[in-house]
Amino acid sequence: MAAERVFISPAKYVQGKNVITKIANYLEGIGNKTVVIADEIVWKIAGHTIVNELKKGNIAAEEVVFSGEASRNEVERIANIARKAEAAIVIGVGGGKTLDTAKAVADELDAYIVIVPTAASTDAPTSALSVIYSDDGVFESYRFYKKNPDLVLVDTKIIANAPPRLLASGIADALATWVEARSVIKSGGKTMAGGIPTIAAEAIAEKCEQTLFKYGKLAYESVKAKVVTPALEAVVEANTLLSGLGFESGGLAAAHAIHNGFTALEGEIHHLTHGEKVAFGTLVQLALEEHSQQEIERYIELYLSLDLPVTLEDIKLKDASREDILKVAKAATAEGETIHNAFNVTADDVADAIFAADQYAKAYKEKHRK
Ligand SMILES: NC(=O)c1ccc[n+]([C@@H]2O[C@H](COP(=O)([O-])OP(=O)(O)OC[C@H]3O[C@@H](n4cnc5c(N)ncnc54)[C@H](O)[C@@H]3O)[C@@H](O)[C@H]2O)c1
Ligand SMILES: [Zn+2]
Repeated sequence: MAAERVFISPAKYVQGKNVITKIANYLEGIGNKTVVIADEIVWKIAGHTIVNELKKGNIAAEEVVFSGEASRNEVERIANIARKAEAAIVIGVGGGKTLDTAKAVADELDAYIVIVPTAASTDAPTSALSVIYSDDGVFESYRFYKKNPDLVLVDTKIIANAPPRLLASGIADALATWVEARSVIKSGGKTMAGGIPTIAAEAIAEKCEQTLFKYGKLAYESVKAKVVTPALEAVVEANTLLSGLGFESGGLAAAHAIHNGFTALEGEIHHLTHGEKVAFGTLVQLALEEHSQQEIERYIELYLSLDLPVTLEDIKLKDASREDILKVAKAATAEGETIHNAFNVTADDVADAIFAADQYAKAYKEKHRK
């Protein structure tokens, strides 16, 4: 029997300037007890505004400070607080780790889930899954849910004022989407939604990449100037909605498996964002595939224009030994990893591709040195 096509998505996605001030309108009739989760920094940036808006709409908010890691312990801690507060609505505000934690808490409570990303740093907002780490930040597992977020509210004014590095990271995460989805489509592999890719997911993932090549750099400059522009709106949608739908229903493959492998290493690499590690992982996937020099350099050029890492040195692994890289490659090819959705490769093949990607980018940098 042919495999089933599966496409999933959030119930509602809203993006624009100052949309968080409308949060109470969107929650009308849904419930009047919420738990709001944000880290210390994000409380100041958006958390308090959201709580004030909820109050105006007669909606109570239990305020929780997220401790920084999307771990099982943190989920349990916050779920207990939310249960005591009898929250019917969980509102996650912040970066990918906060949002992933909020999704897990909502799942524990069977609550309505609102996602408010304060940076376009990942494609976590729309998906029906969380990436769970140990308390020390080592990748543990994907946790899947029965539904996607009920509401995703993306305030582009807030995102325009977030660090440019976070937008660049989101572009890198989104640039992996088409590279990975097309490899899954080609091999007939499975997606995170539990089926084979739909034409819809294919179209969305491809459009995601086109949008990033067209507007990525302009959006990055917009955030440096802290302004909302059509280029920024386009890229925020690509980073968040197109990439989110595209990866989840289009398929993950090598780039994210290699990212997960890198989390197994100790040291400075832990200071890199998810998207930064994914940028290098994407170059590794491209090196595992058959592409022309021109095609690979198209990606390297865009990453460099966004100050993203393209070599092992850039990801703080200049002196990594073959042994270290094999450790990454082994984790990337562990049973159940997404690389198997599209590739029939060994850890040794992946280690070769890591060194190849590094060398391709070094050669490119050398050629373009002024
Ligand atoms: N569930 C999914 O589908 C999915 C998809 C992609 C990534 N992820 C996960 O997302 C996580 C990465 O997320 P991330 O890159 O956003 O990092 P993060 O959540 O670790 O950190 C984001 C940082 O940015 C800060 N921040 C957020 N908004 C800000 C603003 N407006 N101004 C200033 N600072 C701001 C936060 O305080 C925090 O320190 C990883 O754990 C990754 O596995 C999950
Ligand atoms: Zn990602």
